[in-house]
Amino acid sequence: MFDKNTIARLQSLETPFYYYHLDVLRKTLEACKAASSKHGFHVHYAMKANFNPLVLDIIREYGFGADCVSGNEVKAAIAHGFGKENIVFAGVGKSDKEINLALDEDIFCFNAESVQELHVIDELAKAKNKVAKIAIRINPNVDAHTHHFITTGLDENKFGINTWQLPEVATALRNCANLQFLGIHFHIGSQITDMEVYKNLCTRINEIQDWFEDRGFTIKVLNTGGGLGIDYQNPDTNSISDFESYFKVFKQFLNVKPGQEVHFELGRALVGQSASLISRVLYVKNGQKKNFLVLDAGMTELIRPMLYQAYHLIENLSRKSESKDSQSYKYDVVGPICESTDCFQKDVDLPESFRGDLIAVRTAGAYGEVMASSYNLRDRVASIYSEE
Ligand SMILES: Cc1ncc(COP(=O)(O)O)c(C=O)c1O
Ligand SMILES: N[C@@H](CCCC[NH3+])C(=O)O
Repeated sequence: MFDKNTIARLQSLETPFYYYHLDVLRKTLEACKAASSKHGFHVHYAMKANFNPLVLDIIREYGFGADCVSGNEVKAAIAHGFGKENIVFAGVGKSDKEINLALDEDIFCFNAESVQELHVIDELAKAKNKVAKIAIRINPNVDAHTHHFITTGLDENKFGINTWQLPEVATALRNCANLQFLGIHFHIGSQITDMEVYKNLCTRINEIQDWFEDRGFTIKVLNTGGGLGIDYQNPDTNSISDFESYFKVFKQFLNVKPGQEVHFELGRALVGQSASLISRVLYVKNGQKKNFLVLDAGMTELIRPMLYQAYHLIENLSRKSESKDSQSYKYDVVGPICESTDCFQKDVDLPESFRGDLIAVRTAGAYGEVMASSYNLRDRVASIYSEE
C-alpha cells in the first residue's frame, strides 16, 4: 500500500494527515456490492464511520443508501446525492429540529428508539400533515462478542426498545395516525468478527417478526444493522472483509417473507481499511524504563486506541526498506497531547527510529477523522488522497 513513490510523496507533505487509499475503498465497495446484490439485499452506508466528502461521493457512486444519526448527517447525505428514498435516520436522541428536518426532506424512514419518540414523531408529522415512515429499533439482547464499549444490543445498553416494551409499541403504532409502520431494525454492536453472533441475531429477528405478525402487523423491512468487523492486524494481506460469508448467514438463517426487503447498515467494513493516519516523529525520548516515540499526531487525530484500547498496526514508513533482519527496538508510541492516556500503543517493535521519520497508523478509515477534535486548540487534521 505504501510503495517507494508514495512514501516519497508523503515525506514532502506537512504532517499529520489522513491518507486515503482510494483503490482499497473502491475494491471494498465493489466486493460488498457484489456479495449483497447476489441476495437482493440493500446496504445503507453508516455515515458516522466517515463523512469525508470524497469518501461520501465515491460510496454514493456505488449505489449505497445512507444510514444517518443526526440532522446534519441527513443534510450531508442529501448534499452528496444520496437519494432521499435511500436515507434512514437512527439515533437514541433525535431532537425535534432534526425530526422536522427529516420530515421535510421525506426520507425513507426513521428508526425509532423509544415509545416516547414514536409519539413525538407522530405529533410533529401531524403538525405538518404528513405521515412518517417508521421502523422500530429493537434491542434484542444478543451478545455481539466485541469490546464492551462498542456493544449496543444488550439490555444494559441505551439503544433501541427492549422486547418487554413491545406491547406498548404495538398500542402506539395502532393509535398514531401519522405513523406508517414499515418494519423492525436492529444493531447489536461494532467490530463483530464471529459469524455465530449474526446467526443468533437472525434467530431473535425471526422470533420478533413472528410476534408482530401474530398481532396483525405487516413487516416490509427487516433491517439487521451493521457491525461487520475488519482485520486490524493484517491490513495489507486481508484488506477486504468477508462480505460473502456475512451476507450468507442472513440468507441462510433470516426468515425473509415474499415482498420483504432486507437492509444492512455497514460502516467500518466499508471504509476502515481505506485510510492511514500519517504522522512524524518529533522526538525520540530514551527513558530509563521506556523509549518513547513522540509523534505529531495523538488522540486529537485518532482516539480509538485511547478510548477502547483499540489496536492499530504502526509502521515506520521511512525505514520500510530496511532489511527484516535488522535489529528492532521497543517504543511506546505516544502523541503530543497533555494526557497520559495519549498513547497509540506501548512496546511497539520498530526499526530504530529518528526525528523526522514518517509513521503510519493503519486501518484508520473508520471512526478516525470523524472523531478528531481540537483539544489543546490543535489544528483540524488534513486529508490527502492517493489519487490527486
Ligand atoms: C444504528 C447503527 N447502524 C450502523 C452502525 C454501523 O456500525 P459499523 O460501523 O460497526 O458497521 C452503527 C454504529 O455502530 C449504528 O449505531
Ligand atoms: N466509534 C467506535 C464504534 C462505535 C460505532 C458507532 N455506534 C469505534 O471506533 O470503534
